[in-house]
Amino acid sequence: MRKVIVAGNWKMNKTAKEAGEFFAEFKPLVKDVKNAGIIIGAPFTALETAVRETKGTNIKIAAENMNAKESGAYTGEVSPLMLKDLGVEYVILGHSERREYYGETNEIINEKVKSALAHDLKPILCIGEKLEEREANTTEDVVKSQIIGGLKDVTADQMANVILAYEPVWAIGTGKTATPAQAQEVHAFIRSLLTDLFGAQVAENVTVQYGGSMNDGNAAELIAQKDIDGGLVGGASLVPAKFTVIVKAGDAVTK
Ligand SMILES: O=C[C@H](O)COP(=O)(O)O
Repeated sequence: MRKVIVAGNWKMNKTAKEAGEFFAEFKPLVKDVKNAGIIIGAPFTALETAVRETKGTNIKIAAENMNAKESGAYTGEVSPLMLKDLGVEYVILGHSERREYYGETNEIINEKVKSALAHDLKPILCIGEKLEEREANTTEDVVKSQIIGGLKDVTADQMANVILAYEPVWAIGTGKTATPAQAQEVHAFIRSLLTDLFGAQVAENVTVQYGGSMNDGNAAELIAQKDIDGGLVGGASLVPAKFTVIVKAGDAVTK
């Protein structure tokens, strides 16, 4: 059995004050959620507030990025030690916006994944093809190289602490969701690749989220697919009521 996890990714949104307001509204809405995991990815400046406001609740907090190094002359960067010190449990790595705008390669992302695991932070590793790659029928090749590259030297045991998020880049922030069948097809491919890499038992237990214009209207149908184990939600995670509908869609499903 694997866990359905619904994660929000606020991206570069919400001040610490706005984060506090979000949690004041969101916590009572999801307090009865038992089965689904709930994670909020918040910007660095809101992490301290997010951790404080969710202490003792069923909500976990993720950073949206980190440097692989522990400390040093890396102006503007944030290390795994700093995130651990704040009480952060998860870190989103390899998001397509990091790959696209900040030049993150599979090698860089792999260093971050290994560092996160070494520091007891759980990575949410994002993968997904661009529109031109889908149109060129290279979706599986792209996803395969992102998984093999991103998870290089990660052990089968460590995979218990890794979440994957399949996010077709053409569906992110565009309102264009992959159809449940399109998404399931890639998720099934990811599961078979994980079986090849880590064995059937590990592959069966890894949470593989879908991301890309998931919202309160389409989440239930997406998460109902056999290999879609929750979501990584951008825009719709900014609004407590909308995000709650998605969390509850995940909570209603057992995998
Ligand atoms: O990490 C989240 C994804 O980029 C999806 O964003 P979106 O839900 O706004 O399309």
